[in-house]
Amino acid sequence: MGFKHVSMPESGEKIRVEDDKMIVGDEPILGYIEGDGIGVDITPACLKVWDAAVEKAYGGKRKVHWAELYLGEKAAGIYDGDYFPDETLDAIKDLTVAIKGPLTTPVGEGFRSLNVSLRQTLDLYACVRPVKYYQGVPSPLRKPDDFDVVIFRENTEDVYSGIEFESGTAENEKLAKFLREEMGAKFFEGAGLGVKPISEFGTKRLVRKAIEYAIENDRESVTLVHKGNIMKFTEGAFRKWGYELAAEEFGDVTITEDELWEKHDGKRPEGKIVIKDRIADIMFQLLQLRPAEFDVLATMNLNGDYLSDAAAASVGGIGIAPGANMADHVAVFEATHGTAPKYAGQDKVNPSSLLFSGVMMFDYIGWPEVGRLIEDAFEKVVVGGTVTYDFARQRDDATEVKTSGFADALVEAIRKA
Ligand SMILES: NC(=O)C1=CN([C@@H]2O[C@H](COP(=O)(O)OP(=O)(O)OC[C@H]3O[C@@H](n4cnc5c(N)ncnc54)[C@H](OP(=O)(O)O)[C@@H]3O)[C@@H](O)[C@H]2O)C=CC1
Ligand SMILES: O=C(O)CCC(=O)C(=O)O
Ligand SMILES: [Mg+2]
Repeated sequence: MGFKHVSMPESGEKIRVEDDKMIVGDEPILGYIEGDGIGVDITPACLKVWDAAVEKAYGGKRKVHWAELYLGEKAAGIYDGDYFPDETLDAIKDLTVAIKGPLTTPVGEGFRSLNVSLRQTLDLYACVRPVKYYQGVPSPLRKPDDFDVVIFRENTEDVYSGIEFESGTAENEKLAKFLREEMGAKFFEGAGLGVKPISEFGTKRLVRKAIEYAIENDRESVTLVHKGNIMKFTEGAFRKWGYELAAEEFGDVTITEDELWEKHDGKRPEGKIVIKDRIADIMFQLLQLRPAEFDVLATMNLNGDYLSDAAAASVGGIGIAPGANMADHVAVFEATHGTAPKYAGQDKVNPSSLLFSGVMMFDYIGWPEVGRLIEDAFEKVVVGGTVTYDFARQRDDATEVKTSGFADALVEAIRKA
């Protein structure tokens, strides 16, 4: 494949997919996108740590060859104002695995989210965001160890998908007239209008991925999170289709919460995954007060966006919570947080959200030793009191270091491991 600005490393081999299986050599080429804002700080820091962990884990037998790809402001500088170049998308499809820093989206005007466009264009339909506690991390919870959930957020539908019509435009007026005159809808004059598509197809493939994850990772429950009491035919339908999918495709390994109480006195039968649901607003309270009751969560795009930041806050904040956007054979790993523009270029913020997204990526390609080394080093360094500003302001006993200083401390801990 000929690229204009992407330079593929001269050595290394692309990850291939054959018969539904991923084939990863000892020297794979992985794509990375630096990202806007604090991307310049966290991405180089993480590359250093990932390389050190690979070197330590495999003593030179395995190595990553990184290919820099461009999206966002850096892409616009290189591709003549194009923030979303086709060849970046082609390269991600070709490599099948990439990791990205955050990308800027203007509020209330300007272009639509590049993150959402990326997810939709590559049909990365599941946003997977694990949230768990690491020793030494400041948490507002009394028992932060209880927190270990994985949020599966539908990534292509919902009000998030950008079907909206600005007040005062001809399209808005046309739709408003149709809704009022033909559908009997009532709303204030001049209201901005958005559409919330939630499909059976989109719901079922997301819930399928969540249940498959629960099976593979020995998890006890999958909770469908929705506001179906109010939005009956979108969020309510998500709940209905979620239960349907569980019964149709995983009836032998799942049990509903109702069945659990009716037939098993609330005691989970060995090997069964409990499928339950909670209304979205109470879920925010439950995750703070009784996190031990939850395991895998499956929800729609907007709920998942809100819930993943709130969950992250319970175990150290979005500076630490990782994520992945996944299709069946393409995955783009990314930090949960945004570009934090006020800190951009200051070498200040916590690189751990992107770092742990990399841990997810190494697990995904079947190199789990890398992730375990990074997690151990992280706990050692943080428990030892070397932290970035976000943890330092919550811990009197810690010393604040820069992003690069934190990465150096991790590299040292990895080399000594
Ligand atoms: N996936 C993506 O690419 C995402 C992109 N965005 C985009 O990012 C831009 C800014 O969005 P905004 O809502 O301000 O959200 P951000 O996540 O960029 O920042 C909000 C606050 O979170 C804290 N924070 C963020 N990252 C870190 C980090 N690495 N370490 C420590 N603390 C951190 C900071 O808190 P404090 O001020 O308390 O120090 C920061 O001010 C927008 O354009 C938005 O669209 C947003 C989310 C995801
Ligand atoms: O695309 C954006 O700018 C924001 C996306 C976001 O908040 C997220 O994916 O968590
Ligand atoms: Mg978000």
